[in-house]
Amino acid sequence: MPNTVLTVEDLSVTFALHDSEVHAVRDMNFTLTESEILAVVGESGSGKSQAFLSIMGLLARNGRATGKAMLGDINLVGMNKSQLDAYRGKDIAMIFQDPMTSLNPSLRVRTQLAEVLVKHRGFDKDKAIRAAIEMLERVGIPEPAKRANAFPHELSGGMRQRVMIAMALLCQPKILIADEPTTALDVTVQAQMLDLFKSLTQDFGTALVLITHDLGVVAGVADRMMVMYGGRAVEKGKVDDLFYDPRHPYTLGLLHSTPHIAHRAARLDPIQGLPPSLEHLPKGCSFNPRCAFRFERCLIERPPLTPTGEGREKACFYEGELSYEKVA
Ligand SMILES: Nc1ncnc2c1ncn2[C@@H]1O[C@H](COP(=O)(O)OP(=O)(O)OP(=O)(O)O)[C@@H](O)[C@H]1O
Repeated sequence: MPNTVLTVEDLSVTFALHDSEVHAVRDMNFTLTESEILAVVGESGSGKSQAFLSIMGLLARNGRATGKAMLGDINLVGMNKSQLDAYRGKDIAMIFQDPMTSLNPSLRVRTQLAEVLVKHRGFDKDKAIRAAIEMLERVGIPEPAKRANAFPHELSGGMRQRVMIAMALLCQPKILIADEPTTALDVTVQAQMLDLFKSLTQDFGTALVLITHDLGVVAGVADRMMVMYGGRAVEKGKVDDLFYDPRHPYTLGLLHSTPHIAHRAARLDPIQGLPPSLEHLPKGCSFNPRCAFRFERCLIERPPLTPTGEGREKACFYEGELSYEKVA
């Protein structure tokens, strides 16, 4: 059995507004094991980023998280900044769509990478620079010693992304959270980055959370998938199971609206309607206004996330066959 590296229990995130509050994430539960890739998917505003920012202690000032994110027997939720500093970077790291959020534009690549090793792993400067160059090579940067001398703006977008990944991996974190890491890259570089993630998780044992709105990114890369809608997980399971036999109408809709994956359907069909405002979620199932399979109960009751066998879970009352034809 692979080791569990993170256990998240009943994680909720709330933001205080002027005279009300918004529940961005509700009751999230999952575990992550060594070398595993978990994809967290859903449209914009579904709570994907805030869930993981809360685990990293990076919520905006008006945000508050409750629940647990257990790293071994340590709960990261509710820790203050100085307590979290002992784990951030070292055990759990997060990278973003824009590498410049992690890189310092005025320092050479090798200086900032080496700094991480000096600070977190106590390396002396020479050893740190050698290790930094090795890591640049490991993440597929050609002529790493030369590139290490560059400033971030002298590198291409894909190259900067690799530097950011190298920086995150230098401390050999148990968990890497990547928030839309390939969204800004062209398709070829995107595919290279996803291959890189896959081989790095195998080689280092790092568990990866891949946050994305694009199911095309998930195919062939992630092991498991959690589909988010209106701040809640609505379907969970192995990627292959969810792709070939989606059991929540929203998952079906996402698959149906993704180029290359929608090949099983007659045509590409976006999901009708818009994602809900978290401040005014519909009564009953949050997805009901957009759902082709809804029936009366869905307008009144919210379906709980329920196991459906083979390690799968869904939050939907509909038990009939879900077909593309019915949606199209
Ligand atoms: N500081 C804040 N104050 C109030 N509400 C916020 C704040 N930050 C985020 N939210 C709310 O949390 C919701 C979920 O945001 P989140 O960033 O997790 O969405 P997402 O699924 O990652 O989408 P995207 O891909 O667009 O980032 C937002 O739609 C917004 O309603």
